[in-house]
Amino acid sequence: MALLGVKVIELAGLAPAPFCGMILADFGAKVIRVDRTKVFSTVDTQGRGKQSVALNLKTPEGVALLRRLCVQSDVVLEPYRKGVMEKLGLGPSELLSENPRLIYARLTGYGQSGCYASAAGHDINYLAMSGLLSQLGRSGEKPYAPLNLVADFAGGGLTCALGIILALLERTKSGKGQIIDASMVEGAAFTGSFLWKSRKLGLWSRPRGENLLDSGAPFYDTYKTLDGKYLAVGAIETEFYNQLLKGLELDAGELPPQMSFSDWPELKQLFTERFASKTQADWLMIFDGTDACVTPVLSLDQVSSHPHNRERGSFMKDSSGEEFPRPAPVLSRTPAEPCLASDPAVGEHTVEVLLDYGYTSAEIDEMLAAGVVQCSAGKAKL
Ligand SMILES: CCCCCCCCCCCC[C@H](C)C(=O)SCCNC(=O)CCNC(=O)[C@H](O)C(C)(C)COP(=O)(O)OP(=O)(O)OC[C@H]1O[C@@H](n2cnc3c(N)ncnc32)[C@H](O)[C@@H]1OP(=O)(O)O
Repeated sequence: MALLGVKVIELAGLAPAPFCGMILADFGAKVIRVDRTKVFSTVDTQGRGKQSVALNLKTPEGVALLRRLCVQSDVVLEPYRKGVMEKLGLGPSELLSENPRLIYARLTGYGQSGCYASAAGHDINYLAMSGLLSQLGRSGEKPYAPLNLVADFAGGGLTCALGIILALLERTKSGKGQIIDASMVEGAAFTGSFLWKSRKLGLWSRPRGENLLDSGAPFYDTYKTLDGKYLAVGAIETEFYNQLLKGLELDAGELPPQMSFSDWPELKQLFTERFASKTQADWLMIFDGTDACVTPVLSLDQVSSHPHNRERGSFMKDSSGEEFPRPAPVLSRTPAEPCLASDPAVGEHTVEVLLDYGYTSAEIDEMLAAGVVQCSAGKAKL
């Protein structure tokens, strides 16, 4: 795997940083999640392939331990509010002076500077601050956040993982680590660069929900079928649009031009009625093998059994039979090999990791007794 040999210390967070850590683990990094003590479960649903050490950072011994882990690691990933790490004596100046090769990734909503830097927030706030939220939603409706996918995951976890990989690559030349200031506002905006760069084409000049790709265009939307299912239609180019019309048994000569914005509501009504006249399966038969860009809207339970996804092996199952998306992209020689075992319990690997990092059994026992570290049930004693 591409990241074999890379050691990552991930301080436990809510959603974006765990995703970042999971990406690194899927591609081969050894990721140690640092959990709190005295908590018995984690909200990290993306612990795949990680080890967990439960450590009390509110003790000097806990802080010293984390410093020691970081000295022997390549990456530290922290998801806290600005200043939290510095208050603990674990800021970049301390950790990088002890390990100049360390990549210190800080994944926050607003970044390490600016007047919002210390404010609490979540995906929807970062999305709003990125400008993107203003563009999302149907005509006449208020802005709508598409789950927490854009800021938390695309602009946050994934972008931070990109930063870490870039810094690892650069380190092979300079021999030096660096600090990554990953702001979800900026990561989301960057993911949306297309919007800024395509404004001059007039793609977004109409109100929200009335443009080409925001559900304004009749040929780029979802439609309900006779059996209450949905289809996604994305027939933008003229030749593909013509195939869509053919499948719908509509005559282009009798319709307004495809790009006539003012006629879009009327065309949409016509498409809506047509799609509602047959079942999803009927339409899929009609459009199968064409370039009309019509696909079923699959549920999470349906995706893995769709023939296309099944043929590619796009979804996998873990040891408990739970499905998950295969890590993307697929690398030809060194693909990801996601761990199929269950996610780590809080403190499951405390002893194992500390032994790995050079602590003696006696030292570990002492820290366990003092509550500096904690093991999950059944592993409390060496
Ligand atoms: C009913 C509930 C069910 C729950 C189900 C959960 C399902 C998952 C849901 C996921 C939802 C995801 C949502 C939509 C998101 O958008 S997640 C993204 C959130 N934002 C970020 O991550 C941006 C960066 N982080 C932050 O801004 C802040 O961490 C936060 C998210 C606003 C939370 O703020 P807050 O709880 O006050 O924490 P922080 O200021 O960061 O300080 C953390 C404190 O914890 C301490 N800490 C940390 N690790 C340890 C440890 N191992 N041992 C002891 N203490 C520890 C730190 O020292 C710090 O303490 P202090 O400085 O406050 O005294």
